[in-house]
Amino acid sequence: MVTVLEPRVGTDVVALTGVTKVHPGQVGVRALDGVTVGFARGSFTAVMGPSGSGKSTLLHCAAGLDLPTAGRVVLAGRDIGALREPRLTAVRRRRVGFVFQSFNLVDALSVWDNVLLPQRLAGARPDVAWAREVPARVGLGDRAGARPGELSGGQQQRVALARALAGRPEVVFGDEPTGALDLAAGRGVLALLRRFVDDSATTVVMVTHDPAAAAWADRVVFLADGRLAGDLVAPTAARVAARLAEPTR
Ligand SMILES: Nc1ncnc2c1ncn2[C@@H]1O[C@H](COP(=O)(O)OP(=O)(O)OP(=O)(O)O)[C@@H](O)[C@H]1O
Repeated sequence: MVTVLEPRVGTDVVALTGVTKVHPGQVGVRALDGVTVGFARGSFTAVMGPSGSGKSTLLHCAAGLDLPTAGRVVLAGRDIGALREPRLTAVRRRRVGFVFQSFNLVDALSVWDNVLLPQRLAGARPDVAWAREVPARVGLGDRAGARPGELSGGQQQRVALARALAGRPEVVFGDEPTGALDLAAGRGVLALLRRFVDDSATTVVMVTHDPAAAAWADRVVFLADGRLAGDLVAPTAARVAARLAEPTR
């Protein structure tokens, strides 16, 4: 079933309108080609599609890590194409959390210092009470003094999750956040993302190749050749897998 993908002003935390991206040095290749999609507050969306279909590019443009060649991105109420540095970085640091496949933790710092790092970089006064609570909420309450290298992959991704959530972001972007984890650890991370969406109305947008991971989302958005190729609401792993197996229209 293809549902409406149009951004809804006011309810969408992230809205892309007609976004096209041509990467430098890739003249003639549209990594994204006129993409219009919105992500509602308190929703969990999985982004799927074949390799090279533009998933990471979509995530980077939506998060203000990269600027579109054409089109408009509104992130947390701000038209980010109209922002200049350092305002753009400030919006990203204060409103957005990131979780990557490779954790991207600073090994010389403790769990606690990793969790607080983005806010310190942003020059924000950390909400220490909340920042203390987040490691407990992700099941790391007793490991705050540990170094990332002393933790399992699943635990490291929980640190990355705590770091992403410590600043109370409006939206968390995940680029294959369970891609490097075993099944059980991946499930734990997905359950936490789901809980933050349900309990705190955090918005999550997650790129994944895994139908079972996508089934934790409220909606799956499919990309093909840089264009939207439909979506699936209330996905199950079986329906997602069946959809991926269909020939691209
Ligand atoms: N920084 C970059 N510079 C040049 N070309 C890029 C860059 N990033 C992506 N591309 C190109 O843009 C297109 C889309 O890439 P993108 O990484 O967004 O796809 P993807 O769906 O995330 O792929 P994958 O599943 O393999 O990670 C590809 O043709 C890719 O080669």
